[in-house]
Amino acid sequence: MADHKLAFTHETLGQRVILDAGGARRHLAEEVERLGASRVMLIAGDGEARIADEVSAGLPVSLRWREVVQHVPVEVAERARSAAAEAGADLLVSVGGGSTTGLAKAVAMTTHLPIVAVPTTYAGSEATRMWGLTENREKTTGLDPAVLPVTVIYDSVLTLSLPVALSVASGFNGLAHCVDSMWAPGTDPINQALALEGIRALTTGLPKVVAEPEGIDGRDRCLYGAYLSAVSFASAGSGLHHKICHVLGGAYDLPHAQTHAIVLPHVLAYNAPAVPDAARRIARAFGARPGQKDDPAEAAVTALERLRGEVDAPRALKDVGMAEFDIPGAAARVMKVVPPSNPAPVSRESVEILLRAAWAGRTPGSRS
Ligand SMILES: NC(=O)c1ccc[n+]([C@@H]2O[C@H](COP(=O)([O-])OP(=O)(O)OC[C@H]3O[C@@H](n4cnc5c(N)ncnc54)[C@H](O)[C@@H]3O)[C@@H](O)[C@H]2O)c1
Ligand SMILES: O=C(O)CCC(=O)CC(=O)O
Repeated sequence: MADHKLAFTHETLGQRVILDAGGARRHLAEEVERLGASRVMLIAGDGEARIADEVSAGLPVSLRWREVVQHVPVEVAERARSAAAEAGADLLVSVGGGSTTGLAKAVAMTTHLPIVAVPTTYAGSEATRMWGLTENREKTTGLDPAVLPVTVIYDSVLTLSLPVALSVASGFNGLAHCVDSMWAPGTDPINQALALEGIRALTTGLPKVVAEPEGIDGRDRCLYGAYLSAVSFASAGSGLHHKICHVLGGAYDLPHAQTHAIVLPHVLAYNAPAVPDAARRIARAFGARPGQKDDPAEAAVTALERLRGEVDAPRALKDVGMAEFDIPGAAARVMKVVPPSNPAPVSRESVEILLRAAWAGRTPGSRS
C-alpha cells in the first residue's frame, strides 16, 4: 500500500454468490423457488444451449431466448425486451458467457426483472452493475443497480466444455479487470486487495486449466478469480485498458476476451512506471519476487509475459481481425474516452504507438 494516509469511501454491491462444482442445477432450482418465480425467461446462446438445458431441467421456463450477440447490439436487446414483456416473464436466468449475461442485463435495465446468472466463462459481468450496448459501431457502457444479478451460481463443471484457448483468453479478461483496477478512477485499498487476490487465483488456475482442461481445481480457481476480478472492476471502474478494449470491441467488432488478453501487457507496460508501488504488488501477485533494486514496472511486465507464454495467450490484434489502417482511427476514438485520472499522461501518439505494438504482437513497451 502507498505510504500515505489510509482513507477511502468504498461501496460494496450486494448479491448472493454460490460456488459449488456440480451443484448448479440444485442451486438454480432453489433460487427460483426462493425468489417465488413462476415464469422464467431462460437466456442462453446456441453455444451454451446444452449446458442451459441441463441446469434448467424442471424449472418453470415460459420463454427460451437464444439470440445472443457479443457486445449486445441494441436491436437484439429490443427484441429480447419485447419478448420478455409478451411472455410475462418474472425472472431472468442467464446461462452462458459475458454476452449472455450482457443480454440479460439489457432486458433487466428496462423491465427491472431480477437476474439469476450462471456464468460459463471468466468474463465476470455477473458481478457488476455495468451494462454495455452497441449501436452504430459505438459501444456505450453505463451503471445501473437494476442490472446486477441478485444471485450468481458458479459451477466449474459447466466450464469444462469451454475450449482451452477461450478459457485462457477469458481468464485474461479477468486479469485485465484486476490490473486495471489498480489505477482505475475508483481505485481504493479494498478493490486493490480483491484485484491482487484475483490475479493470484487466475495465475495459479489458468496453467492448471491448460495442463488439465477437465480438472476441477484449475476451473474452480479461475471462477473464484473471475469473481474477485469482477468485484474489483465493479468498484474501481474502467481504466485506460478497458476504455481501449471497448473502442476496439465496439467499433471493430473484435473478440472481447482475446482483445483484452492482447492489449493488457501493453497497458501494463505503459502505466506501471508511473505507479511503482502498484507495479510491485502486481508483480508479486503474478508470482514474481522482485528485489529492492529491481525495477517494479519491469518485474510486473516480465511476470505477466511469463504467464502469457506459459498458457499461450493470444498476442496480436492483427490475428483477431483488426486491420492496420484502423489504428489511427482507433487511437482517435480512445482519446475521447481516456480516464483523466490515468497515472501516465496519454496522447494520441502514445495510444497509436501502444496499438501498433499490440497489433503487431511486439514486446510490450517496445516501439519497434
Ligand atoms: N458488464 C460487464 O461487467 C462485463 C464484464 C466482462 C465482459 N462483458 C461483456 O461480455 C462479453 C464477452 O463475454 P465472453 O468473453 O464471456 O464471451 P461470450 O459470452 O461471447 O462467449 C464466447 C463463446 O463461448 C461460448 N461459450 C460460453 N461458455 C461456454 C462453455 N462453458 N462451453 C463452451 N462454449 C462456451 C459462447 O457460446 C460463445 O460462442 C462482451 O460483450 C463484454 O463486453 C461485460
Ligand atoms: O458490458 C459491457 O459490454 C461493458 C463492460 C465490459 O465489457 C467489461 C470488459 O471490458 O470486460
